[in-house]
Amino acid sequence: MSRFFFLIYGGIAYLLFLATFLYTVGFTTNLFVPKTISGHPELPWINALLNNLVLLGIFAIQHSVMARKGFKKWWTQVIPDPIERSTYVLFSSLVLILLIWKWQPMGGVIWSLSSPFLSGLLVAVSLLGYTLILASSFMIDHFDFVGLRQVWRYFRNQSYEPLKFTTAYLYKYVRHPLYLGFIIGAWATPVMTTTHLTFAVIITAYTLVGIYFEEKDLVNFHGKVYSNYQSRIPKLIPGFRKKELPRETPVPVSDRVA
Ligand SMILES: C[S@@+](CC[C@H](N)C(=O)[O-])C[C@H]1O[C@@H](n2cnc3c(N)ncnc32)[C@H](O)[C@@H]1O
Repeated sequence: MSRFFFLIYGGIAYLLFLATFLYTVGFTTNLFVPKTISGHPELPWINALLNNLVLLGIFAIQHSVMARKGFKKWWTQVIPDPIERSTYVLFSSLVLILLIWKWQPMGGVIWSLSSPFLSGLLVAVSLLGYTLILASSFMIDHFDFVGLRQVWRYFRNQSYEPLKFTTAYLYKYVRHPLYLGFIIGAWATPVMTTTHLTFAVIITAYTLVGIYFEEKDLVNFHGKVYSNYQSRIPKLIPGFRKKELPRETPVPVSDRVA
């Protein structure tokens, strides 16, 4: 019974994620949806700013806390293992819905392109960023990231197998194509309002901090394989690699003696 219930739960969480993701694309590109990031201001500037910072803070805390190993260890004593990822996906969607719902546009324009061609180009770049997010997720394992692989394997009575490390497709050029997609999607806009800028700056800062912690986990899990990858492949910008000091490489989790 729980197998079937978990599968349905995972499916609902996934559908909600897809709908929220698509709405977010419309929200940030100011296209297709009724509520957009740069609508008409309703609150005094400072109130709107504080409101938006709180919403972005909730988004950042939920994503980073729920993705950490220590939290997962505790959390899986509360909710069953096979639906841990679907629950993360569900909470992430709910937090994003809250952010979009309560977001307060602020007055002020940083740049506004007058050329229809350049405007169209920037919208296309932004949509390309969002496509990059989806495409990169398939290059590792889309269905694992959204929790469907976990509930499906449980349904079929198969135990979970961790994701294999990949350097294929875009991961040959940068270590974080998916996060690069987020940054492109957040910044590429023909009209940069102060409200959009707040969003783009915080999302970029949050992504960079997230990469730092994700890479710590990856080095911890894959050891030398990942630190070699770090030394060969740039983080976010293809062809651009900062000279990094050699790091101490821990023994990978998979090689540790119990
Ligand atoms: C949302 S994905 C983002 C992946 C990557 N940071 C990116 O921006 O393309 C996060 C998950 O991908 C995993 N991951 C990151 N790089 C990976 C790689 N090269 N191969 C396999 N899994 C990876 C992380 O361990 C984490 O569970």
